[in-house]
Amino acid sequence: MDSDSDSDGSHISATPPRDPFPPPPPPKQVPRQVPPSSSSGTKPKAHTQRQPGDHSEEAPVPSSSHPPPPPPSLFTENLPFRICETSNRSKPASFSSFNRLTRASEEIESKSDSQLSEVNHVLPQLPPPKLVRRKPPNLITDSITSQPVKAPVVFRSGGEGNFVKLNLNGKRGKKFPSKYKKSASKYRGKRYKKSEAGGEGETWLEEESDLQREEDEASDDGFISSVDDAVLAVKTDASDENLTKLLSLVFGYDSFRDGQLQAIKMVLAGSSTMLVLPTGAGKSLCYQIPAVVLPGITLVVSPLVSLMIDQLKHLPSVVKGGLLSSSQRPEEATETLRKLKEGIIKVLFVSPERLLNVEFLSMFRMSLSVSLVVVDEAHCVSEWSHNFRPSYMRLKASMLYSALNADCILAMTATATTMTLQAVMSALEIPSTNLIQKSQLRDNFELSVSLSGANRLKDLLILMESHPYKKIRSIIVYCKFQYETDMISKYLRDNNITAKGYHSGLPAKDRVRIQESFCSNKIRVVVATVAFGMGLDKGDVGAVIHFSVPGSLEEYVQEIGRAGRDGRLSYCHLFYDEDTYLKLRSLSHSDGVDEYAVGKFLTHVFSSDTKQHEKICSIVIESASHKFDMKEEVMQTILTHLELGEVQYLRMLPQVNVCCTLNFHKSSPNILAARNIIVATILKKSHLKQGLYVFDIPTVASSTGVATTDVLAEIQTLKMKGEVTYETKDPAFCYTILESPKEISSLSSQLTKWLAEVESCKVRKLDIMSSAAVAAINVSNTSETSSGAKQTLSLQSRILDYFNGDESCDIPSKTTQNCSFLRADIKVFLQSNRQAKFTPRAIARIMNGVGSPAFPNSIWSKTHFWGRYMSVDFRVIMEAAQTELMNFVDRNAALAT
Ligand SMILES: Nc1ncnc2c1ncn2[C@@H]1O[C@H](COP(=O)(O)OP(=O)(O)OP(=O)(O)O)[C@@H](O)[C@H]1O
Repeated sequence: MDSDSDSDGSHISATPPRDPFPPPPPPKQVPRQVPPSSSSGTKPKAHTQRQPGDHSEEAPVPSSSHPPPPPPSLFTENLPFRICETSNRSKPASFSSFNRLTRASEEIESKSDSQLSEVNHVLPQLPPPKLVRRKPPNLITDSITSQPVKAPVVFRSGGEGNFVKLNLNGKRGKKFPSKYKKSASKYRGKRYKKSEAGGEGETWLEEESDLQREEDEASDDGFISSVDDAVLAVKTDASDENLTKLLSLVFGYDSFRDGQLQAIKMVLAGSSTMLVLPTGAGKSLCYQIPAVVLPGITLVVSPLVSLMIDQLKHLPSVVKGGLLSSSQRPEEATETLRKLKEGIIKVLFVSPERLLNVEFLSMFRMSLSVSLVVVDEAHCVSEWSHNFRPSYMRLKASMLYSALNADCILAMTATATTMTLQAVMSALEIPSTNLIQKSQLRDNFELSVSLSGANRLKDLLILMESHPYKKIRSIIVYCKFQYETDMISKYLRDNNITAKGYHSGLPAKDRVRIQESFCSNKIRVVVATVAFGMGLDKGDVGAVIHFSVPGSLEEYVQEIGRAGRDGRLSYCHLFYDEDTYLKLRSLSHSDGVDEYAVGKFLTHVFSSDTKQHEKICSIVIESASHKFDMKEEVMQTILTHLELGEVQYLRMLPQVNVCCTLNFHKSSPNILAARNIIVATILKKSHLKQGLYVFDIPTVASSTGVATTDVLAEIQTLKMKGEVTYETKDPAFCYTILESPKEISSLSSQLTKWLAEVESCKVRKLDIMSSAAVAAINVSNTSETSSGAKQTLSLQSRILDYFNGDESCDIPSKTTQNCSFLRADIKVFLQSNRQAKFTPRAIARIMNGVGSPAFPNSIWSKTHFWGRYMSVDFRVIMEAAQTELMNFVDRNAALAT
């Protein structure tokens, strides 16, 4: 089965929040040993296996070694953000429901702060405004300061933005071509169901909708022919006028936003295009309109299942969409494939992993025509982005054109530096002339930063209780670690603010519920890790607060991009604290690997007997991760590189659980084997354990000459017939070797060099983010005038310079470059942990307080050296560790002789 990359998104970032961080133990006051003479470091017990990328047991910064500077309380005197009062809001006079809503909203605004929690409960009950045809703001400008922004609206009532969004085609959801009528009524059905639980406003919407249904159906035919005519007109002449007419008919928007028309025209002309527009600028429309016009399928490659679902929901009714993901039931996938073959589905959302599936690809090659491949979040293609995903490496132009017969590629992103863009465009073979790039930052943010420290929670509360935040209805608070989401949301609730924590560790249904409650304004604040927000198109999020410094300016821009999507002025505040910066910097090294480990891993990868043609090899992820002290993502990156690098050493196959235990129930195994070759091979290749047959799926598949998925499908069929029951375990990377490298050592050195560059790039991104935050703080400290405006300008210019300039410039690190007792401490550490086999990197990680698969924090955080040198540069510790390890080996050798 394909492994789609996500169900939550928290792990797509290369930065720590993808990983759960349970509450760390309270910081121990460890007295500094000067000079070190002995160590009482706990000897490691048997290693426990960590989940890949799991930072869940990271210890806090040892406060005794590096006490944080006392944070100046910016909030007491000089607020770091501009206080902006509400301006008049427009109130359409003629709609009674809207008037009610506005009145209620006014009531809310007149309530005292202490009544706010009550208010939060009242708000969701309000009816939404009556539908008005949307006159969308065209938010995006080339220059971020070139247009005045609309005044903010506080306690935005009724969630107007989201409400309008539900009206799919600008015809108030009422004009559906007859062939789409079924889906349209299905859509209405869904809304009705929701309305039963959703309160007065929702019911009102349905009544309104019901009243208009007859009229709608009567005018459907007219609508279809109008759309058909408009499509035909665009096919004949993709002029501004014809495209705007189509836009208006299908989406109900009067005009295109900056960059949209240009992108659509390029795509319609068959020119592969790189589109860089800010968050919320309307990138989706740039493939949705072509999907209406182009004859073949539009295939959208998206990194997260949640994102796909969201985009599917937002397709206009005239474009039928579908998605294929590993989280679907087989029947659902079969149904989608059927609709695809019958030409019903025009837009198909898939994960990049899907492009591993031979069957899927052959279906495209044989019978389906792909007019457009859309690479959403295209920065994931580049290892120089903040969100590099190995599976995106698969998206090479050569592959998309040859395997999918694609006519044209549209790559879209909101956050890409020049270096990232170059990498993406080169991989997708998009000519430099086909780049459409607008400012990567909207102009409706007021950005502020303050220095914070031990009192960050208090600072957050003070911020939320001050203008303008206290009247903002929808707020997202971003933090880095899962445990923080619970802690902060509880703290806010204790202070009468309706808040919920959200992170990837929550069950999917809870996450959906929280997002829905937030979108329907039942929750005022969501406290989330990076897992929250991608694809979230809630127009009226008025503020985004960063409880901790983000891992990069890209991450910062993505996250603040959840605010102000309705075009109104929105507030984004960042609490900067040095301890978190240092911790994140240490964690940036958790993906790093040594040449020695890469060499060992490569030897393992190519250890199989390659004489057997098309032999399916597998590497069990958990045990390999422990054995090579490498995170799953790193192993996957290396394997993908072996497949897609200059030489194709191997072909990756879908990940499966490789160990299967089978129990026969009805027919005797031999009788089944006589008529089923897969069963016959299973009997041959398995060993019996307590009457059950245990076998390795890739071995059976290779011996039978079929795919691993075929073996799984066969035993699933037998299970349906009541013949067997089975269990599988040990998720593994599967591949076939095409060519063994001549020299493992030169290949591993080349790969390690590349991975080291990726690691440094990640660290540099954090340093750049941190330095932008500190610069903004300094600007406000030196300025007499409005610090909010100064900070906004400072951050804006840093962000734009970063995206448009040379990101490789050197940023001074805030870490210490030397430390007198480091080597002495490492020596003591080695002496007291003689039984363990360390690499310099493993020692540096422990001294920096970062766990790894072979040195999990559950065990190693008990040593009192854990995290002691967090403020010292990782490379400096590695070098010291290297020297001490060599001394240690020499001493031992001398003792032995
Ligand atoms: N021309 C337009 N006029 C008015 N509204 C528009 C226009 N184009 C798109 N929108 C609306 O803008 C909102 C944001 O669009 P969309 O989700 O495509 O943004 P995006 O660029 O993909 O953002 P992100 O990168 O954050 O996902 C949607 O509600 C969409 O309907």
